[in-house]
Amino acid sequence: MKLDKKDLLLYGVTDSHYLNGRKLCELVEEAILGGATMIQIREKEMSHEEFKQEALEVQEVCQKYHVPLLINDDVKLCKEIDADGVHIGQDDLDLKETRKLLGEDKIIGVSAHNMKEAKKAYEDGADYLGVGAIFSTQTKNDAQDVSMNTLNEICQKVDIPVVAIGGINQVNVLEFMGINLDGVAIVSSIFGSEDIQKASSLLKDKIQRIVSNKMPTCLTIAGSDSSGGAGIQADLKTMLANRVYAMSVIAALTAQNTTGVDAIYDVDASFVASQMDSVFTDIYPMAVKIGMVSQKEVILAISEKLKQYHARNIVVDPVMVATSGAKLISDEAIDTLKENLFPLATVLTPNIPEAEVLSGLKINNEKEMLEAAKYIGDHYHCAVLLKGGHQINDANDLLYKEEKYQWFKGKRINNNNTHGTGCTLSSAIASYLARGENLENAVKKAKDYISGALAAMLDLGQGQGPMDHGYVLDKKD
Ligand SMILES: Cc1ncc(COP(=O)(O)OP(=O)(O)O)c(N)n1
Ligand SMILES: Cc1ncsc1CCOP(=O)(O)O
Ligand SMILES: [Mg+2]
Repeated sequence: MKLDKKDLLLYGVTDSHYLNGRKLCELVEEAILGGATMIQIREKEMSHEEFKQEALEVQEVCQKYHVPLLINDDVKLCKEIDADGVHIGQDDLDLKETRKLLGEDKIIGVSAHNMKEAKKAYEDGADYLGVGAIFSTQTKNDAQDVSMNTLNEICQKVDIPVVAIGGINQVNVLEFMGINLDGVAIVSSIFGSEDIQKASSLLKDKIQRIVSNKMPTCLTIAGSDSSGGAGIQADLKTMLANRVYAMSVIAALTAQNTTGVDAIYDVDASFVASQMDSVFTDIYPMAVKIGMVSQKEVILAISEKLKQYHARNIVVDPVMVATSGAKLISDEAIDTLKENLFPLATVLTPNIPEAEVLSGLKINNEKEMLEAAKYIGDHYHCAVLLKGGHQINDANDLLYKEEKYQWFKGKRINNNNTHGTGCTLSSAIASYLARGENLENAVKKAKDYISGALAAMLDLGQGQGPMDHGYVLDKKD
């Protein structure tokens, strides 16, 4: 039997510790009835004879439902009972030897923990890769940790199907949103569940949506701007214009318009946390933009939830200082941002006054921009996009990432209606990160987008007006 990659979608791996008086083949039947698309019999503590007996019983069930059965480790047993294939690890029989013994018709899956192992397995003729442990697991004592980034890179660069394995459950399975994998291999969240059929069915539904989803997803955590030019409203418009699915967690409400902020209504930290739970446990965001958050408790709640859900591609716009130079948030909140939120960021996007506060350095020219960006990036272990302007240059932004600098030259656009430019730039960067662009390309595309929004010369309100976030839609007329 040759592998159909759809069979990898929900790959159930057995463990007879969960038998509880039942037979292994009965548990496997429940998993298949719930939607398991492939089974691996993996029993580390059985004699060869016991393993063979169990494998034959499980094989009968798998054949009844036309679900492929693979044997863990034991290549000879696979041949002996004519199973559909084997799964071997880096310490098991060599892949080329295994292929020689089993021939071209059997499925051979190989474990990989890094790009080197993945490429070698591909070159030596593996049919699929099992990559993990992605999350922590009790099932395999000697499991090696594999990061989501490594999994993502393997999925992008190695041209055979990939399943993730290790600690995958009903909640964290959503974290695979945006990773181009073919399925998940699971032991305990299937066979350790009270209702194996129901657990399998729920997992199958989730992984099916993730594997077939083509729409990037993006979340903004920020304040609402009633006049729609900045904050949550600008972020949602920007994300839509840049073709991602946009979600929002409202961290504060403002009564404001183009002439200023009239009132602020804070949102409880616990309600911010609830909103994040609602989003992350249903539609997992592939990037997160964080805008103005001014309450210590709210910042702490956001940081905790970002860690709990292993959020990735986090763009933090550290809104702390108004263009006039006035501080917008308390020193206590700035300290909480620095300690708790910045270390989680992929990139920070300060303007010149904010970079001065964060670095403690005065910035009067481009050389001092380089020094401040380096100080902030090295201090918080993230990339920094230090936005120009403010009398230093037209709109040349500096990206500092891993000891390297890159300037992004901006076109001077004679438009005083710049309400919400910071929100717009950071949410456009988040959109492109969600679309899978690297940071450099995301910044370039975000700058192009904002230049277009300014150049559209929208002129609304009696103060500093908003930009035309939807200018890209005009191209469709
Ligand atoms: C689908 C899948 N992926 C990885 C493994 C792990 O195999 P291995 O590294 O050989 O470890 P053991 O399972 O033998 O302990 C797997 N079994 N299945
Ligand atoms: C076999 C294996 N290989 C890497 S992690 C793992 C165990 C997976 O089990 P669980 O799904 O219970 O974490
Ligand atoms: Mg093995």
